[in-house]
Amino acid sequence: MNEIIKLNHVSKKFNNELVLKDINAILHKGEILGFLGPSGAGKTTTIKIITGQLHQTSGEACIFGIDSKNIDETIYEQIGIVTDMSGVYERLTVYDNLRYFSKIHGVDKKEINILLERVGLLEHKNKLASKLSKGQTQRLVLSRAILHKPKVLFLDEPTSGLDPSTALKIHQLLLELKSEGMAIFLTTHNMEEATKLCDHVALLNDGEIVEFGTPHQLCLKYNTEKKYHVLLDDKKEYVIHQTREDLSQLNEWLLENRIETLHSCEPTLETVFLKVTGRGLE
Ligand SMILES: Nc1ncnc2c1ncn2[C@@H]1O[C@H](COP(=O)(O)OP(=O)(O)OP(=O)(O)O)[C@@H](O)[C@H]1O
Repeated sequence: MNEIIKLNHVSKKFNNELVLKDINAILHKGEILGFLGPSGAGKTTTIKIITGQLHQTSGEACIFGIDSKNIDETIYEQIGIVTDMSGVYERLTVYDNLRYFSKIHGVDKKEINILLERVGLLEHKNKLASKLSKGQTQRLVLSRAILHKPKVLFLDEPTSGLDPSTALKIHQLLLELKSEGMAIFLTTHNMEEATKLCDHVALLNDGEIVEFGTPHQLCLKYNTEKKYHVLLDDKKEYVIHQTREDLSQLNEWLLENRIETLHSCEPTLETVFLKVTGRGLE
């Protein structure tokens, strides 16, 4: 079955406050779906509804074709969840943390070293979890969530607060997992991360999906100005707008072979979010 998650007109109220408004989204096998939005937009609430930890006020949320309100704990064999750094036993080593979960999930212990190698923690396997850095802990939490090879992985801000090189390692791993067929539901504030990883993104603002599409589609949709950035052979830089004057200047430079680099300046996902909502992400 290709459809892993389906949200159909999902709304959620907490004490009469509507925090999710008519949410629709689908996640297929081998795809990464990003829910992007500022703090309080409703990202974690959405994960909790899909995984049956909370119930929606109206609408329907399904996982593997089953209504999330009706799932039981057997579903946890097929899903992995990383919502924070919890769930690590600080007094156990890295290896023993995973050994513990391998027993629960009936995973062959040979898989542990393979996974540790993959996430770059093999050299730290005998370290106590309490002695790990933040990035290493994050990778241990992620390892625990994928040890049993779930069909879908929920990631709430997987790289927040990590240094760029650890974040890059996590990105590479997520893209590998996707290419192996895992579906990934990702929440993030980080628009660059979303652009790089996600097949589709939902821009969430105050509990509402204000835009949905591929990152590329959304950037093109809001590329209203159609500007170009030009670097000339004398190292001078110019921004070319869609005016007759600018375009004929560009044409002249092209004919004179004076252009060193030429880039279109379509907006980033961050600029799109700003345009759509009138607010930033932090
Ligand atoms: N158990 C709860 N009771 C009452 N209100 C809640 C509860 N859980 C979340 N909320 C409210 O619902 C809204 C959405 O919260 P949610 O945690 O889903 O946001 P988020 O997008 O995940 O934010 P962050 O990026 O900070 O994690 C917020 O206004 C929050 O205060």
